[in-house]
Parts: sequence; C-alpha cells; structure tokens
Amino acid sequence: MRIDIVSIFPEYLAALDLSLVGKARVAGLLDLRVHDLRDWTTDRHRTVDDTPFGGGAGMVMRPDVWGQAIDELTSTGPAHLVVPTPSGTTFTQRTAEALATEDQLVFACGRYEGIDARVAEHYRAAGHRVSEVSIGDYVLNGGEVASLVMVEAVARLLPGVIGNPESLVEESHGAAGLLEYPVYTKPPVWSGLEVPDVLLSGHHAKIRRWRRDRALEKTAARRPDLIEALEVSTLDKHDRAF
Ligand SMILES: Nc1ccc2ncsc2c1
Repeated sequence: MRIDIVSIFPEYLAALDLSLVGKARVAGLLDLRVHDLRDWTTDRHRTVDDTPFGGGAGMVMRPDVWGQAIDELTSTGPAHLVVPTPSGTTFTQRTAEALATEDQLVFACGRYEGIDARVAEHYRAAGHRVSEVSIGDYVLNGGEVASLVMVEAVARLLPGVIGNPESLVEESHGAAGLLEYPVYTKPPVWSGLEVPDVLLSGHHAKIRRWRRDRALEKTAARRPDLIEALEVSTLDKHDRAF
C-alpha cells in the first residue's frame, strides 16, 4: 500500500518514522510519503489560503493549490482521498479495515477553517473515492493528528506489520467486536493485589472462558452499544447466559 500525507506542517508527521509504522516502511510493507503542500504553490509567499467567500472569521485553504498536489499524487492510479475533518463521518475500526484494502490513500490535512469544499466535490466527480472523516467530537487545530491516528490504525492491519495477527482479533474493537479483557504479568502479587487464579491454572479452556467473560462484562458496562451491535451468531450459549 502507498500512503501520501499532505500538510503545511509535514514535520508533524515525523512520528510515522518511529516504531511499528517506521519499521513497516523500512521493511517495504508500506510506502508512506509525507509532502509539504507549499511545494505546489507558485507565488513567492507560498500562499495556501485566502479569505472565505460569504465572510466570517479565519481563512480557507485554496482549491487550486490542493488540486495541483492531489492531481500529481493520484496520477499513477486509483487513490482514495481521505480528508480529516470534524464534520466528517466517524472513524472506527471498520473504517480502518476498509481503508486497509486500498492500493493508495491520500490524506489531505486541512488547517485554518478547512479546505475549499470544491476539492472533495471535484475528486468525487472525477471518480475517486473521497472520505471526509472525523476522529471524534472535540477541537483540534488541523488534520495532522487525525492522520497520525488513522494511518497507525490502517498500517497495523497490513500483512506482516503486526508480528502476531491473532492479536488483532481480541483487541478492543477487533474482530470479536468487544473491549479487550484485563491483562496481567509478573510479579504475581503487586501492591497487595493478586493475579486472578485462573490465569495461573494452565487450564486453557477456562482461561479462554474467563477472558471472554471479562470482555463481555467490560463491554456491557462501558459500551452497551457494542453489545447491541454484536452478531447473535457470534455468541455461544454461555455468552447468552452471561
Ligand atoms: N477538531 C477536529 C476534530 C476531529 C477531527 N477529525 C479529523 S480532523 C478533526 C478536527
């Protein structure tokens, strides 16, 4: 997969040189390129914004500069344009799973009051998939942090990036559709608190059952909406009695 991220603060994306995503890039599992939007400006001040039509506070990012950038970056084949925005649809694990199937993603990081609406409109009309996506209901200064979140969520789903793909199933919001069970490691007693006996029993069936019960319990308590969304077919008779 190729991922392009365009921003006026490309250094904000330096975290993608590190850890899991950084290793995937070095291993050739992910072709990730970060770009400075100002590289597509033509004036001496490298201007990327202007005042909003209709008035109002702040500045809007110009469609012509974005158009030059996105045209160049999508010139080699079908690309999915992802526009992080607080007014977008909510990003979930399902979104990450869908994006992870694409050949190329182009993240357009907006700043100021956002990107001229004609950019998304133009690329939809040109036949590109365009997703305007929010990572949540709070205030950020731009799309860079959201792009970091989404790129990490997508990259870890790519083949070979996570050492043990089985772990993707039991993570919160993973394939099991539940929040993850509590985890423990050495020492067996810490701060007067003991590890649940079942985890020391070596009885793998009981351990699996205990973990499933704790995941159901935590999900029911914190995210009843996820319980509602569970496919009944994925529940066994013990779950139903739970
Ligand atoms: N303020 C804000 C909130 C959510 C969000 N998601 C993607 S960009 C963005 C910006």
